[in-house]
Amino acid sequence: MGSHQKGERGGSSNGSGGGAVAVDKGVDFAQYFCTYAFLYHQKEMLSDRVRMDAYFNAIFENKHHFKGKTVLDVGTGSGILAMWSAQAGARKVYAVEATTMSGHAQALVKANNLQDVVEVLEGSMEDVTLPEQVDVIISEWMGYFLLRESMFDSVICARDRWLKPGGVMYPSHARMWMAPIRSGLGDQKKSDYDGSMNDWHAFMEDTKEYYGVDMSVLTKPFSEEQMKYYLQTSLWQNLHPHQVIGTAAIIKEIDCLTATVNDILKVKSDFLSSITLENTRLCGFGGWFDVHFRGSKVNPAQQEIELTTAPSVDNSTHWGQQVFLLHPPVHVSEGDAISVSFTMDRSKENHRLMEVELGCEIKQSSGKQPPPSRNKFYIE
Ligand SMILES: C[S@@+](CC[C@H](N)C(=O)[O-])C[C@H]1O[C@@H](n2cnc3c(N)ncnc32)[C@H](O)[C@@H]1O
Repeated sequence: MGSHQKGERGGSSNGSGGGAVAVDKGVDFAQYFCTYAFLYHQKEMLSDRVRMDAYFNAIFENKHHFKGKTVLDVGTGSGILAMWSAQAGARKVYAVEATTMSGHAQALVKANNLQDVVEVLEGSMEDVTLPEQVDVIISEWMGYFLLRESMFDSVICARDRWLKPGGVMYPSHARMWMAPIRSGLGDQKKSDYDGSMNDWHAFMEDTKEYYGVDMSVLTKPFSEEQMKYYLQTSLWQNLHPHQVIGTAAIIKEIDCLTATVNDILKVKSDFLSSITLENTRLCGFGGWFDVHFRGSKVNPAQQEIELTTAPSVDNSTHWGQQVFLLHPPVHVSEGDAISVSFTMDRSKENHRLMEVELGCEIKQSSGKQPPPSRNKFYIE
C-alpha cells in the first residue's frame, strides 16, 4: 500500500442485513486485511486531523450517548475510538479487531488505564460473540469514495446482531458526492499511455528482428491492459476547490441505522450538473463523501458533527477524492448542462474493489451538443 492507500480491511462472509456476500476468508485476509496489522498504517489514519477531530468531537460533545452506556467499536485498530468512548464515560466498551493490531490496542488500553472498561477482542466482527447487546456502535469503516473496502457490511452485521432497539450509530449517516472537474492529470495519463504503446511497437520490431517472433497478435490485449492502467483506473487526488467547475450532486445517501447490504451493493444515480466557470475544460469527475454524527430520531445528538472529504485547501484528508478522467477533455463554459449517469458495482473478482460506469452528455448553452461518452473505470 502506498502512502495514500487506505489499507485493506478484513472480514469474512457476513450473515445479515440482506444480500450477504460470500467471501473466501483466507484470500480476503491476504489481499486486504493484512495491511491493517501494521502500525505505520494505523498511524496514517491517526494522523488525519480532520478524521480525528470529527470523531473526537462527535464523542466528547455528545457524552450523553456514552455516559454509563455499553459501546461496540467495530474494527478498533489501535483502539482509539474505544478509548475515547471509555474516557467519555462508557460503562463497558467491546473493541473488536480482526488483525493482530488487537495486541497493540490492548497495550494502549492498559497504558492509559482503561482496562476495566475496554475489552479488546481479536476476531472478525462476523464471528465474535458478545455477552450483551450495546447502546452504541462506533466504527470508522469508510474507504475511498466511501464504499471501497466494503467494510460497512461488517458494521451492518454487528448492528443487526448487537445493537439494542433504540441504540445509536456513530456515524449515523453517510453521503456520496460527485462534481465535474478540471485537471492536468488527464493529459499526463494520456501521454503515459501513448509512451507505453510507442515502446510496445519498438519492442515488437526488435523481437521480430533479433529473435524471429512476431508479437503483433498481442498488440490489442497489451493496449487494453495499458488503457485500463493509465486511462480507466480512478485516481486518488487532493483536488483544490478551484478545480471543481460545476455544481456538485449527492449520488447516494445512507442511513446507518437502517441500511442493508443490498442497499449498498450498487450505487446508481442519474444527475445534472451545471458548469459554473467561463471557458474551461471538463476533464472528468471528482467523487467524495461525508458522514454525519446525528444520533437517532429518538436519541438525537446534542451537537451534530460532520466529517467531510470534499476538496479543501486547509482540511484535506487521507481519503482525498476519487477522480474519473475523460479522454479527451471537452471545452465547456458557464451555464452548460451536463447530464451524468453513474453506476458503481463491486468487482466480481474482489468484493472490496469497485467498478464504475460513467455516461456523460453535455448540452452547451450555445445549443451545441458534443457526442455523448460512456466509460468504464476501476476503483482499485
Ligand atoms: C479504518 S481502520 C479504523 C481503525 C480505528 N477504529 C481508527 O479509527 O483509527 C478499520 C479497522 O477495522 C478492522 N476491521 C475491518 N473489518 C473488520 C471485521 N470484519 N472485523 C474486525 N475488524 C475489522 C481493520 O483491521 C482495521 O484495523
